[in-house]
Amino acid sequence: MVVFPNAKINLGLYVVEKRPDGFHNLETIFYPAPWRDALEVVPATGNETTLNITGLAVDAPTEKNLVMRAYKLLANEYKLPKLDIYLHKAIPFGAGLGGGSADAAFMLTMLNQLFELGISEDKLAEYAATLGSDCAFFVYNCPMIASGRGEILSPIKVDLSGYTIVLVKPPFGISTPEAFAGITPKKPKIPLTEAISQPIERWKDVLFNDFEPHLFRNHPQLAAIKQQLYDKGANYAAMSGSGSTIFGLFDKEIDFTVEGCTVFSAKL
Ligand SMILES: C[C@@](CO)(OP(=O)(O)O)[C@H](O)COP(=O)(O)OP(=O)(O)OC[C@H]1O[C@@H](n2ccc(N)nc2=O)[C@H](O)[C@@H]1O
Ligand SMILES: Nc1ncnc2c1ncn2[C@@H]1O[C@H](COP(=O)(O)OP(=O)(O)O)[C@@H](O)[C@H]1O
Repeated sequence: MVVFPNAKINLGLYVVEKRPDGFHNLETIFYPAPWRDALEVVPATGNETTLNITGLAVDAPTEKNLVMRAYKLLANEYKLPKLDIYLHKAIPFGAGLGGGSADAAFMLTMLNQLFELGISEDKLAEYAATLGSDCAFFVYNCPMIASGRGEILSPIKVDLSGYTIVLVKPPFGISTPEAFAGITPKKPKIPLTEAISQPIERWKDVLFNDFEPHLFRNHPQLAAIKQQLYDKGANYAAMSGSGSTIFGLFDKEIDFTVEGCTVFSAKL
């Protein structure tokens, strides 16, 4: 069986407070984006479950790969056969696109379906949340407003169908802990639900990503890319998650390239 885990973007991202467990309470909207990996499982040819990766070289050892961790999480509780897992990695990591979390959530969902485990969607999301803060979102994979660590989710009506999304990944990544290190938590000035209900042209004045100010200071290229997207006519542009990807939303098709960056674009 093969599935195609997709990326996400964040529409607004507020780091509200630091928690005693070291994590931060957030407010954000997760929206699916069509940059995809490919993930396949087949019966194992040997005695052990294996993971074979092509495409981008993931900087995590096999045991720590989120796909393997997802398999082991369910294998600990349900009778699962040994598998050969094939992951073709196309979504950049350290990118704020949640690609690793998407792989893990799609793995949980695929195993549940393939081996008829009968796990409810909400229970799958609970398993996913133990693997990563934004992992539960990918179980539902529809626009969600998120709070807590990012795992408390409610569906929200935001429809960007017909817009062209341009995702620009600079040649460097940003790790999520690095991004949190520069943050002073605070409540959003404009509630997220109020901001998102404005017309998209207003979003640049009401919808913010709290990671942008300090990461743009440390990496001026990020601010430059965002400005280039607006110069090209973006209706809205922002950094996704904790970076380093900058996305633009356009009500027309455009050609966009930046030297040294990987650019992905598609109609939503
Ligand atoms: C903050 C977001 C916003 O979208 O960043 P991106 O990864 O998308 O860029 C995500 O929720 C991230 O989700 P995920 O990448 O799964 O994070 P995790 O592995 O759970 O956490 C990585 C590290 O980030 C910090 N972290 C993460 C989430 C959170 N709510 N508070 C935190 O302080 C912690 O230092 C944690 O050890
Ligand atoms: N299947 C996977 N794909 C991508 N990264 C993975 C995977 N498994 C583990 N990781 C680790 O998770 C880190 C962050 O992954 P990802 O969720 O894609 O990043 P982000 O959302 O911060 O861009 C990577 O740097 C890598 O070390």
